[in-house]
Amino acid sequence: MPIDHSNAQNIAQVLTEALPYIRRFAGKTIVVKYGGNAMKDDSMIASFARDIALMKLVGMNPVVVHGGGPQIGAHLEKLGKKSEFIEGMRVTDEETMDVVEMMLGGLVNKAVVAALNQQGGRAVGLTGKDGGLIRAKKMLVGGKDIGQVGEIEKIDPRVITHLEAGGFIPVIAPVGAGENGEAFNINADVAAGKIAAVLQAEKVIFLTNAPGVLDKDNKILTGLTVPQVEGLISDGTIYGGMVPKVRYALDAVNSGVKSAHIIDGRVDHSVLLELFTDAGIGTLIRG
Ligand SMILES: Nc1ncnc2c1ncn2[C@@H]1O[C@H](COP(=O)(O)OP(=O)(O)O)[C@@H](O)[C@H]1O
Ligand SMILES: CC(=O)N[C@@H](CCC(=O)OP(=O)(O)O)C(=O)O
Repeated sequence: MPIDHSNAQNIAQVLTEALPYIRRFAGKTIVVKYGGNAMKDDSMIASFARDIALMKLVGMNPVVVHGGGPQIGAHLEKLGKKSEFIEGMRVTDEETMDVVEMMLGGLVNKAVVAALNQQGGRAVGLTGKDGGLIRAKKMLVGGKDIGQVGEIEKIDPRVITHLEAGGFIPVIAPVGAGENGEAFNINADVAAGKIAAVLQAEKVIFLTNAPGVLDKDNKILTGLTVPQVEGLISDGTIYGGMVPKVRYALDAVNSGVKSAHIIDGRVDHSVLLELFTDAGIGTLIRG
C-alpha cells in the first residue's frame, strides 16, 4: 500500500508557520485569565487545557488565573442565596465567602488542574493564600463596604517563579489572605492583571464569553486605548463584568505588560489563534 504523506506535509507546514511565534514567545511569561463563563462544559475546559499544555511544551511559561463566577452563583442558588454584584464585584457576606473559597480553591481549581494534567501538562493549583502569593485588604466599591471583597495589597510572586522553573503550570484561584489570614474574594480580572504586572509578563489574555469588547452596534473593537476606554465605560457601552476586565487590562499594560487581549474563550483554540497569528483575535489593549 502506498504511504500517504499528506498529513505529515500538513503537520510540517503548520509547524514551520508556527516557528517564528514559538521563537518570539519562548521563555516568556504569558498570563491567561480563564473566566467562569468560558468553562461551561468539559469540552471547553479540555480545549483550553490543550492550548495551555502546548504553550508549555514549546517553551512558553503560561500562568493561569481562573474565575468561576457562574459556578459560585449556581452553588449559592442551591443554598437559596441570590448573587448580587456592584460594579462587577460580588457582594460577599461571610457565608458567601465560604462558598467562594470552596468553589474557587476547590472544585473549579481542581477541574482546571485535572484538565491540564490530562493534556500532558504538569499543573499545580493554588489560591492567593498559598506561599503568601496575594495579600489583600477590604475593597470599598463605589465607596461602600460590600463584605469580604478584597483589593490586592501585595503580590509575592516567588511561588509562581519556583513552579515555572520546575516546569509546572501554576493555576491560581483569586482568593487572597488578609492581615490575620482571613479570606478575601478577589475579582479574577483584578488578580490576573496585577499578577501579570508583577511578573512583567509578555501578555495577559482574558478569555471570556464575548468575541472581544463590542461597540454599541455589537462590532468588535479590535484595538482600544486609555482615553477610549473611560469614554466607553461612562456612556454604558462597557458595563458589568466587562468593566473590571478592561480596567485591569489597562492597568497591566500601564504597568509594563506588553499587551492585553480580551478574546472569546468559547472558540476552540482561541489562545493559539491569538498567539500564532499576526492579527490575533478579539480586542487588543495597549497603554
Ligand atoms: N462592550 C462589551 N462588549 C462585550 N461584552 C460586554 C460589554 N459590556 C459588557 N459586557 C458583558 O460582559 C460579559 C463578560 O464579563 P463576565 O460575565 O464577568 O465574564 P467572565 O466570566 O469571563 O469574567 C459579557 O458576557 C457581556 O455580557
Ligand atoms: C469580588 C468578585 O466579584 N469575585 C468574583 C471571583 C470569581 C470571578 O471573578 O469569576 P469570573 O472571572 O468567572 O467572573 C466572584 O465572586 O464572582
